Amino acid sequence: MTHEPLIQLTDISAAYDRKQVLTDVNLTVYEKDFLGVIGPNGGGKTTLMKVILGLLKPVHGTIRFFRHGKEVPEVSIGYLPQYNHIDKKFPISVYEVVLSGLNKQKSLFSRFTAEQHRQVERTIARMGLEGLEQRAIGQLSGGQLQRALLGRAIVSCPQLIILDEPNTYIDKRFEARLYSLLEDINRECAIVLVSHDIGTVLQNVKTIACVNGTLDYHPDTEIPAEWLEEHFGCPIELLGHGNLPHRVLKCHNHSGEH
Ligand SMILES: Nc1ncnc2c1ncn2[C@@H]1O[C@H](COP(=O)(O)OP(=O)(O)OP(=O)(O)O)[C@@H](O)[C@H]1O
Repeated sequence: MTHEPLIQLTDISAAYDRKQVLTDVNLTVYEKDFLGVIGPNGGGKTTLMKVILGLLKPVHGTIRFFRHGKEVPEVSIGYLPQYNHIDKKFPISVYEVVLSGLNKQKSLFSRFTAEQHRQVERTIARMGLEGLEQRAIGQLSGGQLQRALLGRAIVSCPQLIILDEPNTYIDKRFEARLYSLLEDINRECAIVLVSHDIGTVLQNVKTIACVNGTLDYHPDTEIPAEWLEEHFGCPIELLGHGNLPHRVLKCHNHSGEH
């Protein structure tokens, strides 16, 4: 990670109709950052991602983008949406899903180049989806669909990749591969990973943000349990589990939880 900012959010507040979801959020994502975003259900993690992606206009505050220290109008972002936000009946194949990640790189009426098709093939292989290229997304397992969507997010080598709960359906075998893949990708670009799985997040990321209406930032992953409990708003039990340290939440009684 460098100390050059990539995205800077200042005093961001966001709402749906009149329901305020985020208040006075300040956050800097750095070039080659690997930011883990954790927090209770309904805390506003996905809303924060929508603000960064420009899908939801904040009611207050500014968002600025940078490239090598200079302010720019936007940065390229690859996005893996939450699984339950996907229309699985949409008639599109694995190949087309991954290829659609390159749409922004071609003009409206031009064709994809041979090199772009090779890029799609390489990405499909990287995702372990060889042989499934022509399969419709409705006929994939949950984990295979998530890998296809991850392929779509990374195929264009964007400056930032936002992954919203990428491992909900991914099996344990691919999960280890997923994190080594992300480590690899992180050499070239910044990653924001939204996850409920605090243990996995803490093992893999460089910086942490806890979102619960407001945002608390931790510049590293040496996080005391007390900090997690205070910002999560509930007690967190730390357990050892084989070689993997696991964090198990003892209770989820957040006021205002949905
Ligand atoms: N399109 C919407 N219209 C109205 N309210 C919404 C909308 N999307 C989200 N909300 C509400 O905003 C709050 C924050 O939701 P958000 O999805 O950002 O939380 P989250 O932290 O990502 O939750 P989860 O961990 O369950 O995915 C919730 O109370 C949710 O019900």
